[in-house]
Amino acid sequence: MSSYSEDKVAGSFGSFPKGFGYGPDENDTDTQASSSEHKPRILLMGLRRSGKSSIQKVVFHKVSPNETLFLESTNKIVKEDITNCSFVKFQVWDLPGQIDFHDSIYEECEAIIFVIDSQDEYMDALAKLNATVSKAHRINPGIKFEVFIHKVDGLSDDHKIEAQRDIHHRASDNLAEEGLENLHLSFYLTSIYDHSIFEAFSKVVQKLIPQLPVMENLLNILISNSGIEKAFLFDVISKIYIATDSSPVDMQTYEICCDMIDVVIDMSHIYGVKDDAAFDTKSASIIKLNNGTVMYLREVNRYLALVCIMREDSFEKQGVIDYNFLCFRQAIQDVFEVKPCSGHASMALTSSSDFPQANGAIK
Ligand SMILES: Nc1nc2c(ncn2[C@@H]2O[C@H](COP(=O)(O)OP(=O)(O)OP(=O)(O)O)[C@@H](O)[C@H]2O)c(=O)[nH]1
Repeated sequence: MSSYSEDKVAGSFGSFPKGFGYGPDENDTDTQASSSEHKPRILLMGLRRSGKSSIQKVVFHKVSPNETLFLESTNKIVKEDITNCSFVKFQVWDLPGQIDFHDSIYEECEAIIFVIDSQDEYMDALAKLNATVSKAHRINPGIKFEVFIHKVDGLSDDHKIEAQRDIHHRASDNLAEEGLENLHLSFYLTSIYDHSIFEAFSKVVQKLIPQLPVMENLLNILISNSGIEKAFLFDVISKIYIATDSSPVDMQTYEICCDMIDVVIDMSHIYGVKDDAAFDTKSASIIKLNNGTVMYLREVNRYLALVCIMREDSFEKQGVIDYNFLCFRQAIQDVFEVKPCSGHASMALTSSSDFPQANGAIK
């Protein structure tokens, strides 16, 4: 599996001038320099040792959390280009803590993730958050502010809630003093030691996808017509989910779906015919759990997978589900004008051609 390019600015973002780019882009190499200025950008900010580089490594490089223990302090901006392996194209810039940046850094930026170490004294971090938010908002009022209350693995459940309440309260008070009481900050409890960091990143990325309501709606239609309980549309490599149906997300369900993707990728790498790609459009996987639940994964394209959870008896109508899935996939491709994937990928755990023929329309 190839990794994300670091310190590199490349690619284009298709027909979405202020939004995200989608899908494989054949012209990446031609447009590297020219498009670099326009790539939607998320800034990772916060004090030193708050965990910014660790977040970037764990989410986008598959580094295991323990390996971040001895990461060296970042002393220059590390630009991560989420383009080559991902459906959603954007940049994440990891900014060294405690450095004041030139105003222009906020001009082209879509969102700021401000990381606060919840295991440390956070008054300095709150002061820095306040200064950053008021400055960035003044320069670019369109920026979204996302606060990661990070390293919560070290806190008890009560402490987590208390930390969130306290930080929220103080941050809002500080902004109100600056006359910015209407500015919205979103707060997330995160840790690299569980899936919370992936979930939080998913929500940040989703806010920046203009087509999110359409995707949510398509997922709602799919699940209600197929007897599915929950469905996620995953960016396979990062395990960020770029959309889900409108029923609430339960952390355990999300975790088990992430695990399924890991299993499928690992199996593809072991048994796949090519070693650089895990999927093709016929790839699918079915996992039956011992509690009467079935998990079903289907590839939407080289970068995206649909992962669904349903009761075993609903899966008896697999033909209907497969037919509905094909309609769903077509609709997603229409929404994003995704080019069909090149089809050179490796293994299909279960080929869609093995599925019973779906006869008739959606139930
Ligand atoms: N317990 C715990 N430790 C974490 C978590 N995230 C990061 N860390 C640890 O925090 C320390 C600092 O992490 P870095 O990623 O280097 O922090 P940074 O914000 O990039 O620091 P600078 O580069 O100095 O700005 C490392 O030892 C990480 O292992 C987390 O979720 N939980």
